[in-house]
Amino acid sequence: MLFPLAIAAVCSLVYLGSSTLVLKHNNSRLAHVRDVLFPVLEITTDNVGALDKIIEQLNDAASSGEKDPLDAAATIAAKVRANYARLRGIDADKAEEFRQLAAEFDAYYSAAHAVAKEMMDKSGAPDPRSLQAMSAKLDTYRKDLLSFRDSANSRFTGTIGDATSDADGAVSTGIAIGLLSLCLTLGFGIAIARALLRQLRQALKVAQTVAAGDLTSRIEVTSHDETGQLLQALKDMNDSLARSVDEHKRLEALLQHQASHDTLTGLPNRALLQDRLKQAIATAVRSPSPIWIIFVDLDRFKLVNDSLGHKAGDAMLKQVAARLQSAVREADTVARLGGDEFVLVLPERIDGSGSLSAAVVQRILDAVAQPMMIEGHEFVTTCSMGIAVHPNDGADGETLMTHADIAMYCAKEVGRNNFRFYSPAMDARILERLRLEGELRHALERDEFELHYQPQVDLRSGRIVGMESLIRWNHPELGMISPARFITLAEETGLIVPIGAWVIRTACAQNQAWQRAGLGRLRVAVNLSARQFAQKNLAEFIMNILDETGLAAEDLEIELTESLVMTDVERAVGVLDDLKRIGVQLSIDDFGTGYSSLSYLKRFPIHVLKIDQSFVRDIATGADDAAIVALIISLAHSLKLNVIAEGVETPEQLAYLNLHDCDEMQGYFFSKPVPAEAFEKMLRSGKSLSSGFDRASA
Ligand SMILES: Nc1nc2c(ncn2[C@@H]2O[C@H](COP(=O)(O)O[C@H]3[C@@H](O)[C@H](n4cnc5c(=O)[nH]c(N)nc54)O[C@@H]3COP(=O)(O)O)[C@@H](O)[C@H]2O)c(=O)[nH]1
Repeated sequence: MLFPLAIAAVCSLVYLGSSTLVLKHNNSRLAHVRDVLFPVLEITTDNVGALDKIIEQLNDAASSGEKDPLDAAATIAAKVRANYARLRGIDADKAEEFRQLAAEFDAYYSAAHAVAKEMMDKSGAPDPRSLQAMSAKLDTYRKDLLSFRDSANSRFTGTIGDATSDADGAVSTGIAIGLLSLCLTLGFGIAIARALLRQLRQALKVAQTVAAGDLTSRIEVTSHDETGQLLQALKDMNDSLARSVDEHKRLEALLQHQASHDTLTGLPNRALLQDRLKQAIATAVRSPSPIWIIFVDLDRFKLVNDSLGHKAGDAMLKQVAARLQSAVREADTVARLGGDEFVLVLPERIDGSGSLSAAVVQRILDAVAQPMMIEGHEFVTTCSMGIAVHPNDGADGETLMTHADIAMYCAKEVGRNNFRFYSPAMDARILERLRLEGELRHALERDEFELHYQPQVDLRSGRIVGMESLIRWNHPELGMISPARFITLAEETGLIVPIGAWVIRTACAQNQAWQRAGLGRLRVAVNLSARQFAQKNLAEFIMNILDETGLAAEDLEIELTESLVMTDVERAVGVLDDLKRIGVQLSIDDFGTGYSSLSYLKRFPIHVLKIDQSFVRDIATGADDAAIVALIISLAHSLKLNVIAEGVETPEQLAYLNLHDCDEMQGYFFSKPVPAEAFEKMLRSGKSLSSGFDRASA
């Protein structure tokens, strides 16, 4: 922008400089004209006039003889002399070129002066011939003087002409320089203006593109002037806008992901699940094929969360999420509803490949049940699953989810690590469950619970050495309700803690009462639920009950299921150590159904191993179960554990257990669980195995 102005300024300076020089030069010339040439011309002209007069007077005198030519000559000679003096007075420096002329004039004057003097020196009348001769001589001088004047005149004119033409030249040069600078200024100005316009247009285009929301344009900054700075600012603005738009998009995508995904596991959340389910149903309607909706709920997860803390609980949920995903196909949906609830949507492929079957569900169960490491500890968790199948179990997502949920509850009721397909009959069970849940909350305060006792008999002596206390709910309308129907509910609602405390207190008090009544030393076993096991200061709590009831610690046996202790082995070992320290007996219930590896048994400070009734049931007929039972007995003995066989119903089963040196038995063969009064009678009657069974004869 400043460039054309700079050029114009330089041109003007050049023009001013050169004009000043020309003017200065002309000034000195004109001064020369004024000071030298003009006086010379004036003097010369004056002298020529004087000579003309002398010549005229001489000629008059020669022709008439009346006038005195000398007087005239003298007068005129005086004038010539004065002019000569003037001429010589001209500054010699300034009139260098006139020196010669002055010298010549000097010579003419001398000649004229000599003639006049010669004439004045003569006396008498002038000789006309000499006067004429003198006149002729002077005429010659006059002519010379005229030529001198012409020469001076031509110099005068030449100098004035030179000055004029130089001044004209200066004006022309000025005009030329002016025009040139104008052209240059205009040229550069136009070029710069065009470049400026081009850049401004680019800036405008970019601004319009940016305004239209497109931030991808490439802005090239080629200069550092104002437009360059404008473009750079635009580029910076564009880049910054692009960055903030990118950031905005990233945050938007994140928000969208967060809105549709579970933050902990990264799985789709309920909203996305509903969407996927809707899509799957729409596809299935077009090309009929079943969809399985599987409701998954972790068994005893609340216990893990409560006892180990939310960090461990979260770690477990993440691992379960990953396992569920790896157990199904990529096209299937695995979503988390919240807490420990997951939902799987498995559409059957139209091509028939990977058709859905119970084996698929079993694979998911197995995947979840694999041991997992959390914070350096090994855990085992299982899940219960309910399955609803589209279109049979519902036409829309909501109904299918509700039915899968109901089926899941039923799976939990029949035992954990299990699955159930939905059937309409389940609805009634769920209603009953809801009713029971409401009433269970008041059962304790209404004193509706009672304990039944099932004898545990020593196989060597045949005598009752202990009993397992088993809770019953004496419902005012429904009658006696089995714990199988409400223990899970009590666990899920947390009511198991106060109910379990009542069981321990009642069992200890009863045992102590029988012992005080002289019915002999007895051991009473109580089942401990997962929630109770997770209670802080469990050992202290039990110790207080023992103090309260006065029962010796070794007369109380705490039964823990295998899956309960295997959920968190490290913690279980710690709690069992505490319990052992206070002196109570510890037994592993349902042994063989869970995940106990034999090596774990060594780590648990237990006293008793209870063989699950599912093995005992078939020992007389099934070779495998018989072998397992024999192995468990042998193993337990090698670990110095007492072995109790549960669910003994037949003499054959009893015979087999005797044969393999089992320590104690419990089962309908000897007695079902009975109320306290009936059990007391049994004790008082001295009922024993030997009265109906001879070990030696088995
Ligand atoms: N946390 C608590 N759990 C408890 C408590 N009381 C009972 N339970 C658990 O409920 C489950 C069902 O118990 P129940 O209906 O009492 O069944 C027990 C016995 O009646 C039954 N049994 C005993 N002998 C036989 C037999 O010969 N055959 C046969 N079919 N069943 C028999 O077994 C159940 C005892 O099982 P276990 O506890 O594993 O020894 C049950 O899981 C109870 O544990 C409680 O107070 N707290």
